[in-house]
Amino acid sequence: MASNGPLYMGFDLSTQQLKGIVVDSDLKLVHEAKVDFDADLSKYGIKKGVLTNPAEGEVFAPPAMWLDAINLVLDRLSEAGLDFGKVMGVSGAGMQHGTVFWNKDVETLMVNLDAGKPLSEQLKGAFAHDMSPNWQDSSTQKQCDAFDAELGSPEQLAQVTGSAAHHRFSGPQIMRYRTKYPDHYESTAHITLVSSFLASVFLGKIAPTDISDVTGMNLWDIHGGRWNDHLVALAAGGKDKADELKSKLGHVPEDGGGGFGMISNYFATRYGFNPGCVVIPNTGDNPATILALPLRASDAMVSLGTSTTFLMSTPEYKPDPAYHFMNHPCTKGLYMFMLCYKNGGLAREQIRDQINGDKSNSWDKFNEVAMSTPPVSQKKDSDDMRLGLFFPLHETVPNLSAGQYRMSFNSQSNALSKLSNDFLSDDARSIIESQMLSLRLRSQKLVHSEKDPKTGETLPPQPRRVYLVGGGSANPAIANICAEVLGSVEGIYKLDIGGNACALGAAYKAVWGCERKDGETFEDLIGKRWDEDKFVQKIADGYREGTFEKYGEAVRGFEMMEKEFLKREGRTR
Ligand SMILES: Nc1ncnc2c1ncn2[C@@H]1O[C@H](COP(=O)(O)OP(=O)(O)O)[C@@H](O)[C@H]1O
Ligand SMILES: O=C(CO)[C@@H](O)[C@H](O)COP(=O)(O)O
Repeated sequence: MASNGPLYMGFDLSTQQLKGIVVDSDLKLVHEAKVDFDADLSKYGIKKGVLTNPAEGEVFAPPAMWLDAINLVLDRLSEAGLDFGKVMGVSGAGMQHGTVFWNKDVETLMVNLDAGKPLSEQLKGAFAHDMSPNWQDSSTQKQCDAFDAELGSPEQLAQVTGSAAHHRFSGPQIMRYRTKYPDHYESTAHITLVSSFLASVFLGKIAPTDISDVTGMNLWDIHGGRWNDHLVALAAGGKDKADELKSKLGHVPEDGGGGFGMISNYFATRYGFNPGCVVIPNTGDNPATILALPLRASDAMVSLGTSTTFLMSTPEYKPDPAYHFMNHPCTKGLYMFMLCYKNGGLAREQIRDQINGDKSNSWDKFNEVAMSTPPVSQKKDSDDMRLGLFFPLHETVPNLSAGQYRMSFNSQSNALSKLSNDFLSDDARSIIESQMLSLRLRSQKLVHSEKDPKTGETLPPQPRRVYLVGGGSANPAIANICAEVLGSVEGIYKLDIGGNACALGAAYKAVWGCERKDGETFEDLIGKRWDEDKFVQKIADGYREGTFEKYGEAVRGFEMMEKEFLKREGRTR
């Protein structure tokens, strides 16, 4: 559909795909396109978007593949009829925590790009290391222990940086990279996150790090608004090396909407982008997701992508080693609360495939079984509750090894008992319950009591609305079980463009960055242009009296079960 006014573009460079979306000033969708790494770029030998070295717990991806994906997604938008000349702003989102290591030649190579040739061919000499560690990597336990100890405790590290040490965070990853590949570290002139990688390519020079994404590194002092000297020195290998690392990391502007400059000539010439098109700071995929709607303080978003994430925007800063606080990408004084699980979509697919007994990839049987199995597999209230944990990958919260864990819980006696660890079709319901129980357990301090809008009765603490986004938001069984476990006063909602929420949030950020008036916040500008009736859809009722309370008891058993399995691995969290 043609739009006469300016257009804005948002990208989502995630684990398995690069998505591009174009909206107009009224936030209406104009075009969208995507590149699937496994399907379109299999020449890189990746599976589900990544390469692995299981012996060391390493997971990584080649940035050269993402360069090919940028050309391909723009080709697809061009084929779809996008008039690039109308695009006045570009922003993007990158999967969080991944780092890209560039050498000193990068900016010369970027300035001299030939618009007739693909990016990867011309920038292959720009990397100091040809792989980027991925958020699923778990190779940095030793470095995490050092980070947790550096400021005194994991609690103190969380207080300063928003998070305790996590395997995937850039600080521990850079520390390991420096010791595993000293020559590559030496020749690294710039370190970008995946978000600033994307911004750099569009800008044609190294872009600064984003104010929100920088808080996913374990290196940034959130309240001080600067790199933490002790943590940078730890990653760099000594106090005397800290300045050198700071210069590789570059500076971090406070304003998430301040343009970095015009799009590079390469894109103006090759695709016909308007030469006045501004590159707005790119952020992390999770911060971008909360920008896909004007999120209120008690609303929650559950992103059901490769990872499962739970996101809230809040003025309260209550860090804890079990979760993350990050700077809000646009509004100073707001924070993003985040829970993140490695075992999201792929774990659910594994159970789906066991139920199907084939590789049809159909969700029909899984959904049918999930909906016909009673909550926690109880036929009557006095039965034990069936609980499980389903981790094809080593999980972060809790820090448990890969495997499937099952137990039964008696809520009257508070006793956990051993349960056969064999697959049962009940697992379709159990895996969704398990993921939602973990979200409820860990977000309970952030939700408050609200009044039921129909009866006026005060309801137990729960989110006001839950918005589902990401690939799994298309699934009605997940939506229903989410409502049963998490509740929500106004119900469960899905964004019209929910499969692309992250790219959409990035496009809205570009609109805000380019069209805001002096002092106009993201929430004000997007709130005014947001059309609730057109953009969101209610997909399930929320709070269900009786069932919500039953799951409240299950949360108790779930927490005990996690502690029991952690104890068996000699850990407390
Ligand atoms: N109907 C569905 N039911 C459940 N999960 C689904 C459905 N459709 C897609 N998915 C899941 O969505 C995931 C991809 O989501 P997406 O948000 O696009 O991922 P990412 O951004 O991490 O690449 C896949 O792992 C797939 O399991
Ligand atoms: O590690 C995190 C957040 O801390 C992940 O959420 C990644 O950001 C990847 O997200 P998807 O590829 O699943 O969108």
